[in-house]
Amino acid sequence: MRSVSGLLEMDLMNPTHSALTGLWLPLVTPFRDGALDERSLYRLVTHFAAQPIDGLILGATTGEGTSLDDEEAERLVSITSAALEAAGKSIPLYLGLSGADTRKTVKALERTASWDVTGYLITCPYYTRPSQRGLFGHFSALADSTQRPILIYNIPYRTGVNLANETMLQLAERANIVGVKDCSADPEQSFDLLRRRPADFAVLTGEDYLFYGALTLGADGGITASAHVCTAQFAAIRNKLIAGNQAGALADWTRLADLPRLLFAEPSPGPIKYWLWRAGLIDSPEMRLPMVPITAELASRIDQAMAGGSEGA
Ligand SMILES: O=C(O)C1=N[C@H](C(=O)O)C[C@H](O)C1
Repeated sequence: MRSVSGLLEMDLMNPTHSALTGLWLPLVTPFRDGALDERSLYRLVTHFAAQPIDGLILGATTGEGTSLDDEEAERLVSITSAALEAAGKSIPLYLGLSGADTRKTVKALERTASWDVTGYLITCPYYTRPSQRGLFGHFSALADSTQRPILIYNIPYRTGVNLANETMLQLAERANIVGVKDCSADPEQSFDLLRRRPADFAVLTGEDYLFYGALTLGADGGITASAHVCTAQFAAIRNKLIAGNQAGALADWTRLADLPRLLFAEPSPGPIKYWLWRAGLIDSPEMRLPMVPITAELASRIDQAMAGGSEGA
């Protein structure tokens, strides 16, 4: 059982929340014939447990969290947790939550309090477009409602609202707001945050095509859907940078940089699910409406890349 007080554990181990570094995978959720595909899920987690990942996130954007009902999300967590344990892989497991309303998001935290997760990745409220004061109030209320660590998920192009660095830094003062998945897609905003953040506040980039650039500017790692493919190569780039081998890291990134464009050429996670399906890791590339299968044209580009052709993989 993952401790409900993952935060406490982290504090005891290391006051700089060192668990929030490295390559984190926002896992796809396999579906088959309209249902959660538990067999594929177990196989997938077992596969990635053998890869150099430092954390796993369920039910985020890539995991189609908004398409899952509560029972499915709970099964998703328990199967993943069991597969990780069976594989002997001890890494943090975060659950993605999103909502437009603070009260309902607090209820989601209460409902999931006994689930076997380490912490939460929580988006800014979408659709309602609150002010910075409202965003501060939202995340403060969430932080008050759980002892678990919260990673803020700032993704303005999906939620319609940008959490400004001033607000982020105020929220960073809360003990269990431990970092951000930065999808601001604004290198200037990201760099400003990286320069001003406290040492115990993690910044993980969520922009796959900025992975290398964010690391060179000081990001602690990435939450990177593209790392479903070429996982070891993504991890190696960070390891090389840490070891001071910048030329090696850049050479690796030069080879890999086209992959995120291919995997995001149509709405995610369609292309990634297609790749995983063709690789035999999941039994179906199925998604739930409003997500639809990728086009035949993109499928053929992915087939080519998998065969060792163009586009970086
Ligand atoms: O699922 C996620 O979390 C991710 N979301 C980003 C997105 O919204 O597209 C991309 C990132 O790779 C992972």
